[in-house]
Amino acid sequence: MSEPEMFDLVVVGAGPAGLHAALSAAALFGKRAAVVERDATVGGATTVTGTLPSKTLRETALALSGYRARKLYGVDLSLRRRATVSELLSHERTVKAAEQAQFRGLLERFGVPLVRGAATFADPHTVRVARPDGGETFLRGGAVVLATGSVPVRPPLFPFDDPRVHDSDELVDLAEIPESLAVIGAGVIGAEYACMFAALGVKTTLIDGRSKLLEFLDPDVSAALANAMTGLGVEFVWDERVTGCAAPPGGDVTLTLSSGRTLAADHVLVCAGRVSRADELNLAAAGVEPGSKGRLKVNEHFQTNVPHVYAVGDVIGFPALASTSAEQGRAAAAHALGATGLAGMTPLLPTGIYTIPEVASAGATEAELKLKGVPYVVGRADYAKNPRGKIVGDEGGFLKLLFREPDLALVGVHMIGELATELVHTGMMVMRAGGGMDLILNTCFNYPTLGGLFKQAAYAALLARGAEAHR
Ligand SMILES: Cc1cc2nc3c(=O)[nH]c(=O)nc-3n(C[C@H](O)[C@H](O)[C@H](O)COP(=O)(O)OP(=O)(O)OC[C@H]3O[C@@H](n4cnc5c(N)ncnc54)[C@H](O)[C@@H]3O)c2cc1C
Ligand SMILES: NC(=O)c1ccc[n+]([C@@H]2O[C@H](COP(=O)([O-])OP(=O)(O)OC[C@H]3O[C@@H](n4cnc5c(N)ncnc54)[C@H](O)[C@@H]3O)[C@@H](O)[C@H]2O)c1
Repeated sequence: MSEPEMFDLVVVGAGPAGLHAALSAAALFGKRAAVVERDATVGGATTVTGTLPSKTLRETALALSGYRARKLYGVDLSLRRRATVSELLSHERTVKAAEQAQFRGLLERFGVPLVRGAATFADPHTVRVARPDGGETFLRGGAVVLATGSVPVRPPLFPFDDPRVHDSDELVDLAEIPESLAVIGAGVIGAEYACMFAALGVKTTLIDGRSKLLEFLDPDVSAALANAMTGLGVEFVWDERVTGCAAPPGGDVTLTLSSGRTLAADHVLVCAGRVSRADELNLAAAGVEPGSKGRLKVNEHFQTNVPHVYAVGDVIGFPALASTSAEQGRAAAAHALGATGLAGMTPLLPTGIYTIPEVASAGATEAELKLKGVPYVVGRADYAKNPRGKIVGDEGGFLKLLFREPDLALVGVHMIGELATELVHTGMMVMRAGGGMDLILNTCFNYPTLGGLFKQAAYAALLARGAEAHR
């Protein structure tokens, strides 16, 4: 082994978890950190294949399809032509490149070397990097953060070498916009992509072995989303698992479902979950024990069973989001480097799903409150009764606030509609501040805004329990 270079923190993986760990170490805590990245690009699933590409494609699809204008004027103002794949992908490529350049710039500015190659443990403090040129680099860290993320599950029944059969990572290299698409898996990724293709006018079928859309959502929100997606043209096939997939040259791709039914489509997109590849890290050399399904088990400080080896982001599993991965990276770096003031994680994590329309939530659901026996009152505000909602033409969106009885603290926010993933933060900050009904009612919101939905929902809750009782 050549003489290793010494760092306070060695980070493996340059996705949001790893980048935030390394940049926090260098920029916030003034320590020496290095990041190892296997790919030629930085940003991981968030920037390269997942979050940003899918959200940018969604925005482009909405623009190209004239979706918002169509709803606004009640007449079809869509461009009345099929979008080309280069139109669809060009904005995505620009956004992606700009985000990557920004991260590379930050690494440079804060003196964090980006070491290209696949990392494995050589010993508990040393990471061996197999460089693309065939050479090796050794990095020794006082602490090591594993942020190696996840990759799509590729069930063997799908012939992924056929150019018409995609996983969600490959979708960003799409060569044509298909006439019809079968999406397997109605999880978050499948639901988001199904909406996007349906908005582009692609005949879209969404198939899942389960019987309901995104069951973790508030049931009213889930039902409203299923309704809106059906209106957009998504055909749902529930309670059916795909058991076979044939992709003959020159013919349609044909799926066989568990009932025996067959279904043909031009292209197939498999969104059957994501899996960690931590088993490739030679964990035994560091004494790190893998958890179930290849994920790494950590404590509340993101330490594995080896205290100076941390793991963050998708590699530790739920909630496996870009947002939470970045927070975990910062918290782990802070703990590893003794900056305990920034080593905590907020207990309140928002959810934002970029279906069409968007859905978002933070805090407790009604089911959770019922299970815990917490009394609550619901306030609901509809976009259709909000002046800005009318202006933007969102007829189906709504916000539901859950206030705990009797103190009327806000304990849950659930919404569907235009900008829901942004608006949810208002409720989340009220909850973070320990506020509730009074804080919302005593706040002046711009008019006309969708933010005003919070006031409308608070009034609705107040009316629901009787104004007398509150005063
Ligand atoms: C289609 C899609 C849409 C999504 N949309 C959202 C969304 O809207 N909002 C949201 O919050 N989240 C979203 N996510 C989830 C989000 O992308 C992930 O939770 C997030 O990227 C995880 O970050 P990470 O840093 O843990 O891992 P990753 O982003 O997976 O990055 C891990 C990095 O580690 C590198 N690596 C792996 N092994 C090694 C090794 N041995 N040596 C060196 N480098 C290695 C990989 O090349 C990769 O660059 C989406 C995901 C997908 C797939
Ligand atoms: N906006 C967001 O926050 C966002 C967006 C996209 C992805 N993500 C993250 O990405 C991760 C992965 O998402 P995902 O949607 O791929 O996984 P998932 O596990 O949520 O959903 C996979 C679905 O595929 C179905 N399925 C699997 N095999 C099947 C088969 N043969 N036939 C029929 N149905 C089948 C399963 O029943 C399941 O519902 C999640 O952890 C999520 O947090 C988040």
